[in-house]
Amino acid sequence: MSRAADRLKVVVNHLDRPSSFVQASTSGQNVAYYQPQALRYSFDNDLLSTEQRISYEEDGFLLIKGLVSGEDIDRFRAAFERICRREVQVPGLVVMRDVSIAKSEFVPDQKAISKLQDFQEEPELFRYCSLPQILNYVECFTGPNIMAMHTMLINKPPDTGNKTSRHPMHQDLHYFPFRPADRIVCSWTAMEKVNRQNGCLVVLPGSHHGTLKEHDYPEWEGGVNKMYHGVRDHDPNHPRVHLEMEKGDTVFFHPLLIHGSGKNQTQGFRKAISCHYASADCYYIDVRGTTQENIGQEVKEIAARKYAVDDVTFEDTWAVRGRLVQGERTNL
Ligand SMILES: CCCC(=O)SCCNC(=O)CCNC(=O)[C@H](O)C(C)(C)COP(=O)(O)OP(=O)(O)OC[C@H]1O[C@@H](n2cnc3c(N)ncnc32)[C@H](O)[C@@H]1OP(=O)(O)O
Ligand SMILES: Nc1ncnc2c1ncn2[C@@H]1O[C@H](COP(=O)(O)OP(=O)(O)OP(=O)(O)O)[C@@H](O)[C@H]1O
Ligand SMILES: O=C(O)CCC(=O)C(=O)O
Ligand SMILES: [Fe+2]
Ligand SMILES: [Mg+2]
Repeated sequence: MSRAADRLKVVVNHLDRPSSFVQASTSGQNVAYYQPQALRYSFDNDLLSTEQRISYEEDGFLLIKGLVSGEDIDRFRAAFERICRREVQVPGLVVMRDVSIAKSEFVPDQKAISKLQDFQEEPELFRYCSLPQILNYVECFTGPNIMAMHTMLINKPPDTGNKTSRHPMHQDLHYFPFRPADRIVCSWTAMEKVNRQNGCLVVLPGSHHGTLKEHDYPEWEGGVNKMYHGVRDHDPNHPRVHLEMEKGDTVFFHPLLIHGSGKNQTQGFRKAISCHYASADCYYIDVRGTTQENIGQEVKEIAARKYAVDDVTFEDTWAVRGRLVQGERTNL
């Protein structure tokens, strides 16, 4: 064994808790990295307790109660309502209506919107992605160079009876042509109480240990929303956990975690705000010939229409939306 490796062993042995990332230094110079197999999903940076790191490792998600203030949530809600009332025009914003009402003519506007995507040009909503208390957690998973890659405000409508308000079980990595998966994390914040009644998140703990599965439109009789692909087959006996949350509670989860949400059986619009972060050191992959080819093709077609151009790559659609929120934009 080399002397550097010997030194590392000593450093590691002296730690009083497990560490996934030990940087050994000899007269200020980095000599090596050591990442024991035991904890590969998070970095040790004094914020997460060992219990929290192990729980993310085992389950693929970590729920932090009360992370975002009620005041901030109210401001996000107000910004959402301004968009619904069409008081502001936001470049790049995607406004999605539930498939069950998308083709009907008489819908009151505020209630017609089921999801906003790509709000990176709306300063008030994008403030969510830069909240210091969120970034502190995100850094545990991505490291210090952080890109906000994908933003959403989900306004899950009361189910119209055909169950289209459900979000099929899926892995978010299906949508992302960048890697490595372990350096990507979603933060999802409840904007009000969410429970099984109004369609909270449902997760399969530990499913992030698997690989990316094949996704496609589920065969639902009542219809499925555009791009709501679901995992083709997942073990129906895998334990499911319904994540019931209070306003401001935030869950961080791994992009391979299988999750979805049930129908909204209340009359209210269940609201959540979320951002997918990735290390700026991640790299793009070519999805041709992989299970992601189908979504890549769909995204390119929509983007070509949206930007009225004929040649957009899947990678381009991500590179133009990504925004640096901490550190340096090294690669993505
Ligand atoms: C980690 C990430 C996980 C995810 O992101 S999962 C969700 C992914 N979803 C998305 O990326 C959002 C996709 N949605 C969109 O891009 C837009 O909402 C969409 C579907 C293109 C509609 O754009 P609009 O500008 O509203 O266009 P439009 O009103 O003229 O409609 C165009 C055609 O699309 C249809 N449509 C609208 N909303 C839909 C829906 N929810 N599901 C299915 N089809 C829908 C609409 O009926 C219309 O069809 P047609 O051309 O009249 O036959
Ligand atoms: N019949 C189904 N086929 C495929 N996926 C389903 C089906 N029912 C529910 N799901 C998915 O499972 C996840 C959670 O479902 P859950 O059972 O919590 O919701 P629900 O069936 O709408 O409501 P509930 O069972 O609470 O009455 C969601 O991702 C949902 O889309
Ligand atoms: O808020 C929800 O219902 C889940 C949304 C989700 O998982 C997604 O859009 O990727
Ligand atoms: Fe998702
Ligand atoms: Mg059910």
